[in-house]
Amino acid sequence: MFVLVNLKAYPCDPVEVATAAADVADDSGVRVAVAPQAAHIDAVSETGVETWAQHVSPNEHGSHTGSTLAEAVADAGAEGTLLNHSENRLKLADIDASLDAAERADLETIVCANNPAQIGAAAALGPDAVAVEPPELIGTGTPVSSADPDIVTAAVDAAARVDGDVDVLCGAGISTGDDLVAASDLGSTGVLLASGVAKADDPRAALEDLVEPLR
Ligand SMILES: O=C(CO)COP(=O)(O)O
Repeated sequence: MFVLVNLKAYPCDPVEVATAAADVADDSGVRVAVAPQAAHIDAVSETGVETWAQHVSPNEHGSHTGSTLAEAVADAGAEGTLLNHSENRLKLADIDASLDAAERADLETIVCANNPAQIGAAAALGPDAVAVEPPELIGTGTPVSSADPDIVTAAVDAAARVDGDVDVLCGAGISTGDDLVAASDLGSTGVLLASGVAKADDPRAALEDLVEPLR
């Protein structure tokens, strides 16, 4: 299972979380990555943790003020990028162009989607993975794997119908090892989570609890 911790714009210490995530990944052998704010990618990748961008813009080098250039996040140490997060939705054409940008910069890609129909459309664009995250469960602490298991299995089916090589993650409300096991049992190959770690009093303990069943 792949555990990707999205720090969003939460007021946590990204280096503290990243250091804990790097240690937990080393100790457990579980693939754990952290997606900080773009401005923190350099510092986070310095900890040795697998580092992801939260977004890259669809544009190339050029006159694009305010963009998040794929090449720049890769230079800063990112190995992959989320696209089309529910909190940063893109037009279909922009997802496609951002995937091209990520490919140019050699970044791995996960396209987020709200439901299985969108998962099918996202998978058709050829990312490495897709992630289903029902927006109404994001940040609630109620795990998608128990609150809406059918959406996960339907997302896995939808992606498989389009492209069997596209991995499917799930996210929203995931915070414990039990949630991770439930997500795996539903056919997902990873989880995308945020508040369970970024807002935890002890992010290291939260990460250790998450990977415990996989040790
Ligand atoms: O949006 C999410 C991860 O990208 C999920 O957020 P929570 O883990 O806070 O529900």
